[in-house]
Amino acid sequence: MSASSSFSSVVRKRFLQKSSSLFSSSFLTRILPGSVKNGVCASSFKEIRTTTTTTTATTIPSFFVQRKSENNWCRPCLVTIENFNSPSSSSAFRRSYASSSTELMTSRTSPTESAQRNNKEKKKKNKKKKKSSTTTTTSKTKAELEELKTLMDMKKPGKWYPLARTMQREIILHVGPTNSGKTHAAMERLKRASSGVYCSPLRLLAWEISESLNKFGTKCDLVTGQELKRVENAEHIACTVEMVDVNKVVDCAVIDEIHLIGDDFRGYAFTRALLGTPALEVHLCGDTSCVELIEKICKDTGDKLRIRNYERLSPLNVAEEHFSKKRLEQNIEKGDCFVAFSRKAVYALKSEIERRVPLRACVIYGGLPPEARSRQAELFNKPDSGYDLLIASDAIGMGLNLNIRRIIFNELTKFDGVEIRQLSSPEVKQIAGRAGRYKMSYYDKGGGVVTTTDDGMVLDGNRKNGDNAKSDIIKSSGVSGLQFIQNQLNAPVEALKTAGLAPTFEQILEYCSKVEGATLEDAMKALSSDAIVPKYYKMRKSDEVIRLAKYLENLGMEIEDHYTFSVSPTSVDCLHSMKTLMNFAKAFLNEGHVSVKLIPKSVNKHDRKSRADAQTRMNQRSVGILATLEEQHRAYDLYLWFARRMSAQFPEYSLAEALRVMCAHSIDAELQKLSTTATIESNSRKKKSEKKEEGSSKPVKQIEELDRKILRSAINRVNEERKNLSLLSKPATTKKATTTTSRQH
Ligand SMILES: Nc1ncnc2c1ncn2[C@@H]1O[C@H](COP(=O)(O)OP(=O)(O)OP(=O)(O)O)[C@@H](O)[C@H]1O
Repeated sequence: MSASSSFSSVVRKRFLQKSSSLFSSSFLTRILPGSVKNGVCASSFKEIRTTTTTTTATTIPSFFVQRKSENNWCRPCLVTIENFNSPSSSSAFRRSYASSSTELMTSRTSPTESAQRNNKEKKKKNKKKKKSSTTTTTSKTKAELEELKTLMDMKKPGKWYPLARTMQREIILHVGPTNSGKTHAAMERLKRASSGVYCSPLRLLAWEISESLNKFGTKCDLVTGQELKRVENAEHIACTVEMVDVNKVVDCAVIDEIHLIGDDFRGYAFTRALLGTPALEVHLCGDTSCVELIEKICKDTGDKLRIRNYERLSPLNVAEEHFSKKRLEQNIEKGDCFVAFSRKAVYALKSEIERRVPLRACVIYGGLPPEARSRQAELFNKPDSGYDLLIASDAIGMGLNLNIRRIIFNELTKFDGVEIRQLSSPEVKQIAGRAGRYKMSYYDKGGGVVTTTDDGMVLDGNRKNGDNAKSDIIKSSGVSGLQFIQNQLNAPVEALKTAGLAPTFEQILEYCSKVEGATLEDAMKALSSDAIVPKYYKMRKSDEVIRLAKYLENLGMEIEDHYTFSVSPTSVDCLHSMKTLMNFAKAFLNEGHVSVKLIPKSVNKHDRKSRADAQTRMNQRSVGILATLEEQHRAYDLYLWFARRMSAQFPEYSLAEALRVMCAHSIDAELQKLSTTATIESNSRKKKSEKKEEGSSKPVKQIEELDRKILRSAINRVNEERKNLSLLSKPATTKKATTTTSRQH
């Protein structure tokens, strides 16, 4: 069988089902000058045909695919099989195709069928496992080893993604420090393009961009792991970087915070977006650390690269004196943002500050849902909201436009999941850079200021182990907190050495089929450690995925489902998250459909026997409630994530969405309460007028009213979902299948 016909059999079916890339004939002529033969892309072309396309260098077999969409035939789509012909990367196309489709894997069977099939598979697998545990990978033949070697060969990522490779792309790299206008420049271009995609490192940022593009009049869809919001006739998409469609051709793409390409965990998604986005113009925004790496990658792909350098738009000064917490009452000013690196520290600071001064503080930290973060940012930015301070973790370093005058580092070290370490230079630059944002209140009043509290320098004998270590680092460095900040801001940018890559599901499948008895965990470990990649690439750190794969292994899922569950956004260190995942997995296997009701209740872990004063106990209780709400919110998010991929098995999408909205509003209300109680106390101590108290409880009432409205709409949705569920309990009906599928696409 020739390469092209084997390719055809593999891909034909999948393309008919899924291809959504649309080309016009004029577009094809533009991307492949003089190469489109005999009018292949004429509008009358109505089926898949194998043909030959001549590029400037070689003759390569390719496909023109056309798909019927509602009443009209779509324009044809071109796929080359250059990589398919190369023995060293026999599945290069499938790999690149899969890398888009695995982001949104859909189930192909009805829930009942799936449950039955899963049970059978489970038994079969357990039998197979027992057998194969004796025949280990040591008994591999030479041919098998050769095949494995081929699978591990990922020496040419620059040749993957055939669709992008057929295009003459222009890459424009916008580099500069924070607040230098690089994203603004790229967005100006995107707004005016006839079609485009914005790839965001954060969901929050994707929401903001889709909202601002729609407001501007450029219709824009929103696509994240959990959401899909279609706008009629939209030609633009704002998505999280993991969700970018490498099969959809657009005129212009923007990949924000491209320096994250070097991140050990998420870097692979940026690499995929960079290599695979089929756009004529690709704008990359980031700091100067990634210039050399991008140059190397573009050399491999053959894309034209232009670099544009930017300077900071407003000054950023290090204060002459540190911020003395002892004299907090005298030193604090509106527009101050205190930075701490744990949820606990953020709330402790908020409580302390609100007790001592009659000002209220917003909070922003990683665990806070994006909706709540966005509302906290809005409250802080609004001049008359009653919130003038911000207490935040490094979650403010990216995305949010905040009206900060002064950044005050309360800590200069952070726990990074492994150890307590000093803040790195890029971290200090990214966080400090938030002060004095261009075109906001303080940029023309001397710009931004950065300082530290005295905590950064003083060694406190009463501190616990971790805290002592924290002080020791600073002490041993022999510099004061302010000097440390100045040094980190002045430090030259360190060039990124490697870009992330991740094994795709197709490769994992291939590994499991080649190595008898290999589990998902084995495949991921082997592919992460043994894959051969160019020296400026690295395989993604998959520790969490591997841990989840291991955790779920004994359930005996089909490998495809096992993979989907393992890559789900489950926090392995959170008991509630793990329990939720296990409940979902068991119901998925045994019932074939999963209900939101399976999300376990969160337990409020606040210390009821605390001997603190009444006020502190009240605050502790609120912080405890917030923690449980955050857990619940993450669980609804997880449900939505699955519902986007397996809509038939996770049918309660709208219910989960309504509950998530309610939960986010409850978080807002609890945050308001937390501020209100602290402010009331602070006010009464300072004998302030009662007027302020009334004002402060008003937003709480508004939010409660909003919650009631959402609750009512949620009840309506529940009733609707129940109707759907009763349909589900009958033998698989076509009606169900159509409703769920239409929601996905
Ligand atoms: N030419 C401009 N006209 C109006 N506003 C601008 C202009 N350039 C930048 N801004 C505004 O300045 C702020 C910073 O710009 P932008 O977000 O593009 O910077 P950046 O370099 O991408 O920063 P960061 O990496 O910190 O996000 C934004 O609020 C942006 O809207």
